[in-house]
Amino acid sequence: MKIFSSAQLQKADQLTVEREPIASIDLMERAATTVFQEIHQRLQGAPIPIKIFCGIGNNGGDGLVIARKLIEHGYHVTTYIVNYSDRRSKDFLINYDRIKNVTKDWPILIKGKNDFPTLTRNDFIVDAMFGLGLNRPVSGWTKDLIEHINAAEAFTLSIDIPSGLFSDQALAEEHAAIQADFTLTFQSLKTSFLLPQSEAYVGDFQIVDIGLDRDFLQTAIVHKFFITREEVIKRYKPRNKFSHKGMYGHVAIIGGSLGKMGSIVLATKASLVGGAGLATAFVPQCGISILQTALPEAMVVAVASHDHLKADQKTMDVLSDLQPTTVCFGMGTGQEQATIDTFHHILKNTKNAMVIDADGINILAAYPIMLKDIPAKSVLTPHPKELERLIGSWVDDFDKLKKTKEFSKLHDLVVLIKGAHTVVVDGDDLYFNSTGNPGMATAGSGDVLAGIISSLIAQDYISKDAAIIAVYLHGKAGDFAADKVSMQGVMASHLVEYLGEAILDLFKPQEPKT
Ligand SMILES: NC(=O)C1=CN([C@@H]2O[C@H](COP(=O)(O)OP(=O)(O)OC[C@H]3O[C@@H](n4cnc5c(N)ncnc54)[C@H](OP(=O)(O)O)[C@@H]3O)[C@@H](O)[C@H]2O)[C@@H](O)CC1
Ligand SMILES: Nc1ncnc2c1ncn2[C@@H]1O[C@H](COP(=O)(O)OP(=O)(O)O)[C@@H](O)[C@H]1O
Ligand SMILES: [K+]
Repeated sequence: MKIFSSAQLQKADQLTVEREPIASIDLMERAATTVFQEIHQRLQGAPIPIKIFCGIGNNGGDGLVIARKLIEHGYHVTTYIVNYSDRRSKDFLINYDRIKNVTKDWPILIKGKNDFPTLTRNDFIVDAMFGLGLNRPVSGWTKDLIEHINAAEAFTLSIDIPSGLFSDQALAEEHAAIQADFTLTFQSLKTSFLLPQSEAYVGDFQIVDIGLDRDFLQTAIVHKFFITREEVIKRYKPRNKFSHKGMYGHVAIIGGSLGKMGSIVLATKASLVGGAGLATAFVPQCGISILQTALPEAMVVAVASHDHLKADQKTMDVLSDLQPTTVCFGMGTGQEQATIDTFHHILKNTKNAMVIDADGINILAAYPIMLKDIPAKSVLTPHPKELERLIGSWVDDFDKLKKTKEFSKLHDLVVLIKGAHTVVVDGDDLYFNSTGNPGMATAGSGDVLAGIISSLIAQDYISKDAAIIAVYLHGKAGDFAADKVSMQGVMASHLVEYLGEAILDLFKPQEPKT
């Protein structure tokens, strides 16, 4: 699913008005009515106090339409105009007038701190102060009002975007934005919703289709996408009836050290459950019986040393004779000099795209000279700390995206930014995951992901697609697991256990939205 910038959405608004054609006041009525219907469906006429804060631009205009519709349907509504400027928009003014038709209670004007209403936890607040027209951080008494609303801890619904938050740039910590519990956003997700720095503001969100110009939405070029089920299905390759295991690739998983062999068990198992035809684990000698006992389906090769990875020529010859379709390196290896040398040797002798995880990434960060030896389009799977070691620190989330893109382009690699809404970065293109939950913040969960990505590359998916499908299925497995065992109860093994269910779910009929 495409993620549009605020400039593109403004353009789409304008083209819709011209091409449909529809008067902008009618488009506002249509958009805000859709929001009203969502609210009405949830509240079902409940007699709770609803307080709507409207700005003086078109976001405020939406707020006035919603207020009018709620009043018409018998809700207990108080409408406030947050008069941060006298430059009221045309469509705001029309709706300011129209609300007179349904109530004798004229909206209450807020012009400063003395006008702030008392709010309680029991209020239902609708935030329609600023939308995509926000062009600088909110300051003065308007900022105080935002803080006043947040302090009430009432359920807060934001229209289009929590007021004060930007769509395409970061908000500094000292600035204020509405801490919404829920956001109903028009037509497209806003990038900032998916970034950790917005966590306090966004809450849950839902996109409402307001019928903006289809042609524009389909043809506009974007570089940001949301990885939904449809994005995965369109990339998925079904199996052929007469296929055999030789057609589904051979993954070589190389890693582990004394006390960290579980990481290899998880990654290797995930690669097989993800559909690879064959998997061979290359581990230090201490790992042989662990692997063979835990995972009879995998082949195991022991390297020369006992405790950590130190490959001799013989092991390297075994690796090249096996001709694995893809090599995955790094989980649980540690950073002994012999391991670094082994890794460098592997990089220089591998041509196909690899998957590099955990200590593999730490070694690259410590020895950037090795970056030039990584096969093109290999996938790097850092968590935020590993990413920082690799690309340096960033000023904010948008800067992090920019720096990761530059790194990805410079080295011709696919780079993940793992976390909630894991981002798959392929040059200029960013794919944000839609699945997963905080239950997955648990030991070994990244090892499982690296195994699934390797498995898909081995099955002939291009690296970018392998990463996109893998993060979605990994997150979905985490969601199924959390449903069964609670978020706290999720362990990395569950992600392997529920991976099959995640794959099956791709093709199950989905329940219609209520
Ligand atoms: N167009 C359409 O067809 C549709 C549009 N829709 C809706 O329109 C919304 C966008 O509306 P919008 O462009 O009027 O901007 P909006 O966010 O209401 O506020 C802009 C005002 O704020 C001001 N201002 C900015 N920053 C400020 C600050 N820090 N502190 C103080 N003031 C500040 C700025 O004035 P300035 O001072 O910069 O001159 C201006 O007066 C969009 O999010 C969606 O909800 C839907 O109805 C669908 C159809
Ligand atoms: N809050 C969260 N929401 C969704 N997914 C998460 C969350 N926290 C972690 N994850 C996922 O769990 C995995 C953790 O990876 P990583 O930190 O490398 O784990 P480990 O090193 O223990 O294997 C990543 O795929 C990440 O996206
Ligand atoms: K808003």
